[in-house]
Amino acid sequence: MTQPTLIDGKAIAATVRDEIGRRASELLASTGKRPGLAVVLVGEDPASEVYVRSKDRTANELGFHSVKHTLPASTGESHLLELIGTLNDDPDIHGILVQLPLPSHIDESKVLRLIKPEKDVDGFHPVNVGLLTSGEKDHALIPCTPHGSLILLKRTLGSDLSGLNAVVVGRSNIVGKPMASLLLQESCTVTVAHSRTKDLPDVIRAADIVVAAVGRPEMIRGDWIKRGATVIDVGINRLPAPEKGEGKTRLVGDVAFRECQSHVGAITPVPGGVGPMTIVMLMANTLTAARRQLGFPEDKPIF
Ligand SMILES: NC(=O)C1=CN([C@@H]2O[C@H](COP(=O)(O)OP(=O)(O)OC[C@H]3O[C@@H](n4cnc5c(N)ncnc54)[C@H](OP(=O)(O)O)[C@@H]3O)[C@@H](O)[C@H]2O)C=CC1
Ligand SMILES: Nc1nc(=O)c2c([nH]1)NC[C@@H]1CN(c3ccc(C(=O)N[C@@H](CCC(=O)O)C(=O)O)cc3)C=[N+]21
Ligand SMILES: [Mg+2]
Repeated sequence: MTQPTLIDGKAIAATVRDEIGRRASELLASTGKRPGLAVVLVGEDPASEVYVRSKDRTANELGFHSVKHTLPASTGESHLLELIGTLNDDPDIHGILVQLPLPSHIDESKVLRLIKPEKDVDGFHPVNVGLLTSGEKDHALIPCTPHGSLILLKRTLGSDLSGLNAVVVGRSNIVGKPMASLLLQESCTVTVAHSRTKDLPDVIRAADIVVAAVGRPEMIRGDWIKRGATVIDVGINRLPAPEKGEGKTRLVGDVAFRECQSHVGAITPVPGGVGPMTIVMLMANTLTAARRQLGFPEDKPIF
């Protein structure tokens, strides 16, 4: 029995981050400008605060200009829209990220549509979604988590994924749908599964590549996965871990990791898999956005 390849997202993210750092220094040398990122957090979701802190820290490490706007959960929609307008007009801000989910009294899609597409470093604006799905992804900003997941797949399997059967479990706008678009563009045969999918285990058994983005702890079992398949576990689920002490928690993915050990080809751990890639791809998008706004409009995304 051979051990599967552990896809080390943390290590791969570090190499991507180094490359971003080099390119950001070049940009600074030639224009005197640093990429600028604004992160907007509405309300006090502890999980969101972890990610926002991590984004802020990575941006600072890379020498980016980084600002964080933390607004109370009671913030009115018009106030948030006003802030987006200000950030849209700020020449030092090249990327805007509004942390999701937003409180229910705010219309998420209205907020995302107001962000200038060229500053939309999450890739959620309809213009970026359209560019990605119509095969013009070199002109788009691509959602960070699926893009990071694709890089992990290519580092593991090589750059040619054509003809592979890929099953994406989950169809959200943040992960599942853009992941499916990216894999289709790599000429995979793509199946998107969701809560109404019949016979999910059998659908997954046909997959050479499984991308799990469900949000249900360890829902995908080891015996659903074909021998030798590559598994990208996007899920981040925080479970109580009383064995670590009172009030402690641990993170698990959407895939039963241990059950996969005996037969999968390669698998991402949680934590240390997709999560760190999401953060660096946000920095990559911010750099791409800055380069375009500072007069390198023909530039392709750097990753
Ligand atoms: N590592 C990272 O950087 C990131 C991690 N995440 C994590 O990824 C996971 C998914 O996030 P997100 O896409 O936002 O989640 P959503 O809740 O928006 O979407 C979940 C999807 O899973 C589907 N689903 C739910 N239950 C089942 C089921 N029993 N069988 C099959 N499909 C099911 C839903 O189907 P339906 O559409 O029919 O309801 C839906 O399409 C979460 O754990 C989240 O924390 C998210 C973003 C970034
Ligand atoms: N507008 C918007 N864009 C997002 O990209 C976005 C969002 N809203 N809302 C929430 C989700 C979730 N998300 C994660 C980012 C990093 C880790 C990450 O770094 N995870 C570490 C562990 C971190 C920990 O210990 O909690 C890891 O997996 O190793 C996880 C999840 C981005 N999201
Ligand atoms: Mg969601």
